[in-house]
Amino acid sequence: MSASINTTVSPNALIAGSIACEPSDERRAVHFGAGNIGRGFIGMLLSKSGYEVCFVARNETQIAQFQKNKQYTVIYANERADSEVIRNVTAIPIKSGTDVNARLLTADLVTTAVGVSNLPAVARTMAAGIERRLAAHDRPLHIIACENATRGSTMLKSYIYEHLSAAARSRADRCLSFPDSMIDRIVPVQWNEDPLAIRVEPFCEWIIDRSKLMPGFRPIEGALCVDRLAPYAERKLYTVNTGHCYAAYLGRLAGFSTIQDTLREPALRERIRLALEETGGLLIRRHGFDSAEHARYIDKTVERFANPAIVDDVTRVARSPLRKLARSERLIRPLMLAHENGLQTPNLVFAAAAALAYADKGDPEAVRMQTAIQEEGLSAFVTQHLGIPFQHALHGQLLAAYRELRTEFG
Ligand SMILES: NC(=O)c1ccc[n+]([C@@H]2O[C@H](COP(=O)([O-])OP(=O)(O)OC[C@H]3O[C@@H](n4cnc5c(N)ncnc54)[C@H](O)[C@@H]3O)[C@@H](O)[C@H]2O)c1
Ligand SMILES: O=P(O)(O)OC[C@@H](O)[C@@H](O)[C@H](O)[C@H](O)CO
Repeated sequence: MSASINTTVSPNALIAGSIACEPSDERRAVHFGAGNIGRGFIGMLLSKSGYEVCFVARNETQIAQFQKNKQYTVIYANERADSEVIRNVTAIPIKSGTDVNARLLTADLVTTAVGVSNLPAVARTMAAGIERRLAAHDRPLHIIACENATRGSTMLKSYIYEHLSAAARSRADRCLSFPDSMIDRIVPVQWNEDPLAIRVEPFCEWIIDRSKLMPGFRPIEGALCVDRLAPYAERKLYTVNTGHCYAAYLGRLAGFSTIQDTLREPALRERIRLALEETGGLLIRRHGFDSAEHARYIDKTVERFANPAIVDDVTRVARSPLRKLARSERLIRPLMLAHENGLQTPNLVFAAAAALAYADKGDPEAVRMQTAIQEEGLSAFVTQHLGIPFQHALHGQLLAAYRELRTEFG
């Protein structure tokens, strides 16, 4: 692994390293999920790369608007509020199996941005169309999950395969490919007069596993294809997402309702930075990143969280705490890895403890977590859900940090 990786992917640059294809013919993309990232990032880059983009969506107002206008506006959260019109887009409802099947029959690329927990449901719908497609022809099809999860496309593949016949599975092995990818752009929940308009931070990164690309893949403007995805994926998850959720959980404890207000508090900002220095130590050890470059990556990440042109609710960034506290995720995985490597992580322990303290009646996972902690006790919850046994050094550290937070914030 090179000690240096590209940290700034320009959304306007056609990135070298993608597999070449004929640039003139239009390609068809089907994107599941017309939410914040679907419209604010994936649909936008696909359209700009010469794909006709068909969103498979649930919101009927949005679908009608897409079908009527065939375009929407992306506004950048910068001083000038620059904007771009994204053209050649439409939408169909996910509940219309006939429409979804017809789109999947002719698609060159399928993407998702629906949330990891919705992938099984989306896979069931996709599988019906893919079964028909594979019976009709064997043109190559790339399927890329654009979710906050390591190996999201691989996960989606296994969900889809559960619904395919044996014959279709064997054909799928030959002509479908599921490149894993990592995406990064902060797109808050928002209410705009125009139901399709979307406001996004200017920064973005989309990194795709090149080893899974088949010949003929249309390069995606602004996406970088790499031979080894793991360093990029871990760097993002254990910096951007670890720091982001710590900001949300700390912010909630301190009584703030947005990430930006939380970051305005110097003491809280410093605690977030310290946790990122700890994950940084781990990332540098695991992937050989240049330490000065990684320090700049942390600085930039914290600045992105604080962007005054964005209002990002704590509830969005904190959402689904059970998912975020899973062993493979942004808090517990770096904690465990750091521990195995003999690295001290007092601040990261506080980040996980702050997640355990998160309560929100509007978030079903937060409600389930608080009910379980109340009924079983924190120690049992840490053992069972986080998979950290009583004897493990981190178990006691987490309980102690949780008590300290409770005392500090009441
Ligand atoms: N918003 C961000 O800043 C951001 C950044 C990077 C990654 N992500 C990831 O992108 C994914 C999407 O996040 P988001 O913020 O856009 O969420 P969102 O809630 O704005 O969008 C998700 C969309 O998926 C749709 N959806 C859910 N289940 C569906 C189904 N069964 N069929 C059709 N549509 C369905 C929802 O209706 C919604 O429009 C998540 O995995 C998230 O972690 C988000
Ligand atoms: O989408 P989640 O719930 O996994 O995480 C919430 C935010 O941290 C996340 O959406 C970030 O804004 C995003 O990952 C930035 O690229």
